Amino acid sequence: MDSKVMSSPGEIARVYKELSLYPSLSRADVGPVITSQYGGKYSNIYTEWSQRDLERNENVKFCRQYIVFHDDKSVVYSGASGNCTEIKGEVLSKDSPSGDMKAVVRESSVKGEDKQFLEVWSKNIKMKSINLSALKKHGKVYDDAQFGCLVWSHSETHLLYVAEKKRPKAESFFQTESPELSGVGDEEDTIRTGKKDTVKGEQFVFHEDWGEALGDKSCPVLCILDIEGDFVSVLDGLPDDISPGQAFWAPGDTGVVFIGWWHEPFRLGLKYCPNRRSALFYMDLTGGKCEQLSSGKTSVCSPRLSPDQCRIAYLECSVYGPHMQCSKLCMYDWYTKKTSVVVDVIKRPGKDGFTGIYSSQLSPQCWSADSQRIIFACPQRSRKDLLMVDINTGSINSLTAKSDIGSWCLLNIERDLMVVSCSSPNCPPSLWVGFLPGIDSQENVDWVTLEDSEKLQDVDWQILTFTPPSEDDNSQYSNLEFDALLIKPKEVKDEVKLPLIVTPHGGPHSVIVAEWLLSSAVLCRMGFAVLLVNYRGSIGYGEDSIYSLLGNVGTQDVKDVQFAVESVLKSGSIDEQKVAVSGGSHGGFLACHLIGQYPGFYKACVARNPVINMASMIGSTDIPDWCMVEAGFVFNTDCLPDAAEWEKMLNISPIKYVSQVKTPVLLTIGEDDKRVPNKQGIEYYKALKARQIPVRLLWYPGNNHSLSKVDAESDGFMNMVLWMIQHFSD
Ligand SMILES: CSCC[C@H](NC=O)C(=O)N[C@@H](CO)C(=O)O
Repeated sequence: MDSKVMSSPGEIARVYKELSLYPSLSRADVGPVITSQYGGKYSNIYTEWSQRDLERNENVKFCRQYIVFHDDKSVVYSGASGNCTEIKGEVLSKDSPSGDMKAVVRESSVKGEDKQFLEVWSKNIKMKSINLSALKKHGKVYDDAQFGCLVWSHSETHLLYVAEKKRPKAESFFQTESPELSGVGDEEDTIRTGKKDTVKGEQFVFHEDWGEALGDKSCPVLCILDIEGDFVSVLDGLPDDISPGQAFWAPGDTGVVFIGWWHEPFRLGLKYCPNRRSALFYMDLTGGKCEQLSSGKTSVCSPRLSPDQCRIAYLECSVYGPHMQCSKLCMYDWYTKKTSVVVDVIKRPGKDGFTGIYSSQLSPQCWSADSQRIIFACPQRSRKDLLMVDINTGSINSLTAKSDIGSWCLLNIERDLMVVSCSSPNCPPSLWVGFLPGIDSQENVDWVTLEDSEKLQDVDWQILTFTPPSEDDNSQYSNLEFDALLIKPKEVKDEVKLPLIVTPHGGPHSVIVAEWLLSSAVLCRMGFAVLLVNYRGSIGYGEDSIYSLLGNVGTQDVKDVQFAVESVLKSGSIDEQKVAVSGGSHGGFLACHLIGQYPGFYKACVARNPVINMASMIGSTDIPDWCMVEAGFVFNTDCLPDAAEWEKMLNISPIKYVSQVKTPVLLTIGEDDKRVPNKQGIEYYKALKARQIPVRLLWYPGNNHSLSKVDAESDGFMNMVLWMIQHFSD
């Protein structure tokens, strides 16, 4: 018997609207310990959340604070203090270590012009409001996770942040000047005009940027505000060929430590690509010397200073190769200047079940109070767990493996008080706190809820594990398993068969963990089953799995997805005539491959910014190395692909199978995508149209690769389901 899927656009939009109300957590800060007049100790927890506002077409950011009474080992009482407040205009903010002050970088419009201010608050007074735009020391302050930071010195007298380097104003050769401004002895006027900071002839010079979602980031500089002296300085003395970011104050405030990414011979996209050559640096502010602390042959990120200020922990992986890899956890000893590897790459998970580190960002604080352990959240197969590493032994313990929650995120840890958010496909994000047990303790964490969320009783999920059939085993990387997440409506009558939406993730070295996913929850409410496949090559399964896919994209990943789908169909609960496929980026590459390699199997296909032709994309994407590496070759900045390499890139691309496609295709394209340029979608659109295959292309101006602006995301979702429903009844 056919299931009844919700099909009225009004009703679908109502469900989407209802479920999009659940906010997600983006940040938590733990305040200092305060002793009340009755002797009780408490700390304030500041949290930031984000939520889609469909009416305003914005992702709104709001904060809520909580109070946690504790005895340094366990939570005695906790509760929210006050209601939520929307945050507007704040670019960055940070409380001082003592909690006495707060720094804010704010964007505000003055007489119709956008300006940036750096504010320092103390108690209920805004002590300083420095107009950074008027100072003209640098360009816009960076607020991204890649480079950006706002850090108080330990002494609370200085603030450190990253901004775009000041660029002289460029003007036309024919700009007329008032005589009092023009220079004297104007022989050199073609280069520099008499007006300070204005240059002629540079108006149309191309400036490289850091690629997808970092299009306004080109030359970052480190900036310091001397709070007392009201003085902003831009640090010089850094190597010319690196771009700095992720900075913090060195022990004793003697200088700053930061990551520098090499930008020569040219910049390569950084988003989702922690495999860029980079190193840890120390800029000594007492002697003005810049020292490189890591080898410079690898890629490093997320440096974190221990509470005793003796060590810096950071993540490291190799340069180029797969864009997401299994990382090492490394340690730099500030005093001995020695580097050690605390957790190495895991090629194959062992008996303890630990699959390796697959995070490219540690939480703002990640150390235990005794400076002996590091805590981080990390995908482990199809779940995200909280892991604790003992830095002396390298032993790893999962703090959450036994829980039935799908996914945990460490927002912060301070004096062993952990603030986490967790969710599952049927449970929106909730907020919890818990104390880390002592180093020798066998106790489990006693988690306390600060903000609960209600489970969707009508949605069910499970993780399925697959062993590829022997003919599809990878001889170089044999016996690898993979998983898929199956999310379904809960109460389905025995005789009812569900329509299925198959969704392989992008990357391909990425993973879908069992967390709250708005679109899957809405689809389930509508009456669909959703299959999210973590094919071989996904992260979270050991490094061998990642490497097994290099050179095999378009075959191994395609076969894994098809195998998972056919296995699920064998259960008999799915309507074989109502199977659709959707995916974004490399997931779109797979969706288009599947409809080409299994003609007619899928009744509808929806692809967001899909990779269609790797050979035509290599010259225009921000990450050309991706095309070479995924095709099984080595990338070199000064080498063009040879004819055989170009041929292979074409042969393994979905465009190669376009003549076999029978499935109607909906393409959703971001006009400003730097990763998979929109011409890829157009190339497929034309090829399908020429073959009279139903195709529709939705074009989203002002959107990049993720199509994540509120209207693009919601419109894309509505069009996706309506496209599927329409073609299920063809
Ligand atoms: C040159 S495009 C490569 C595909 C892309 N990989 C990395 O950025 C991709 O699939 N992206 C995923 C996220 O990893 C996406 O969903 O956009």
